[in-house]
Amino acid sequence: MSTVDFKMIRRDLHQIPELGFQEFKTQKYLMDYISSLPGDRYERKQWKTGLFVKVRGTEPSKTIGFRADIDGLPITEQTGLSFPSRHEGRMHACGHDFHMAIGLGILTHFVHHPIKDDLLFIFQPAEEGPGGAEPMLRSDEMKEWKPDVIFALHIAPEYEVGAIALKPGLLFANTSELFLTFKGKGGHAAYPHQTKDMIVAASAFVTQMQGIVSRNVDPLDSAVITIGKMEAGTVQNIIAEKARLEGTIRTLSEASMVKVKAKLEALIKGIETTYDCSIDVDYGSMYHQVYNDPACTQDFLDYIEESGKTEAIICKEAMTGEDFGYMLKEIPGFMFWLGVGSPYGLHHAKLDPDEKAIDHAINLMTGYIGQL
Ligand SMILES: CC(=O)N[C@@H](CCC[C@H](N)C(=O)O)C(=O)O
Repeated sequence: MSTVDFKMIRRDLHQIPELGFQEFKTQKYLMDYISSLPGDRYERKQWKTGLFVKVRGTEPSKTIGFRADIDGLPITEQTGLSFPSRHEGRMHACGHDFHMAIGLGILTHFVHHPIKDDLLFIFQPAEEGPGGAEPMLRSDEMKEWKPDVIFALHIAPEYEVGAIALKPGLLFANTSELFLTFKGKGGHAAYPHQTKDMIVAASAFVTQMQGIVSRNVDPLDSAVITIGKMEAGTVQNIIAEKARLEGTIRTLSEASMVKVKAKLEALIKGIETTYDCSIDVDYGSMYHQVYNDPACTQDFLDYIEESGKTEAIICKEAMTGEDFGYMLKEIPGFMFWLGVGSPYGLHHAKLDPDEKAIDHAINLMTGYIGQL
């Protein structure tokens, strides 16, 4: 019987957030914890900074998968918690510390109470970027241990603690990162006519870009283009010869992603001509939409209703992205939102999810998986 406090594990992990494919301390923490469990019940394989852990069943006829993402974000924490991030400028502001603690809780339960089937726990790096799910899916380790069904969860600050929200079919959007580099001709602030000002060009791009979604995408088929970072110039009296924009594109349909990119490229050509500059575009990493298998999702909803353990909300699609979508493209399963009741949302420096959700999710998922 496990007496581990998974809230404390979450707190340990909360203090060591690392960016995608740099999760060395996180991986070591996970491995050290797993090594403390009876070694005859599981096998473990390292994959880059992630981990596959197979918990052996008693008479396996299938493998049930659970995926937890493990990376943090480049955010300076402002929660005021007594266990803040010890890594400057890094924070678990998307709940991956919760996801890992819950994954370890489920794993621990089944190491102590094996079921008939095998279980595969996937601790996946780089969900926030550049994406670990797709290469993990293609890895030899995954080929050897590929699950027949797979589940994942994501914390949801907007739902009350313990609520479960999901829907069959499309849950999260298609995503593409967007990196733009503007190059012109810098010069003296007093002689603008002799320069090609990249602050003006980049600003025009950001302003005109706002019309792409509103005038090209069917309002019932949502899309979002967000520029999250703008960088240009050196000092107040020099006209900038370079500007850089970093953003992301989100679309519910794949067709809209193609259309939005075509319109962005047309706008780029126009800005290049108007402002006499060159613009390099790089789409970075792209994630496939999260599409919940309807039959698996219904089975989970039925379980929730019959167990009376919690409330299940049928939610709308969200414009968030998740590279777990690649796993669901090849393996039936689902992702769901886990309510953690925080006034601050995902990717916010003050995000402070309610830790009661941890034991609740472990209890729910061990119960569900145990009866499959
Ligand atoms: C759940 C969540 O917040 N996921 C991230 C995924 C980011 C993908 C990529 N870096 C991008 O920005 O396009 C999200 O921001 O939705």
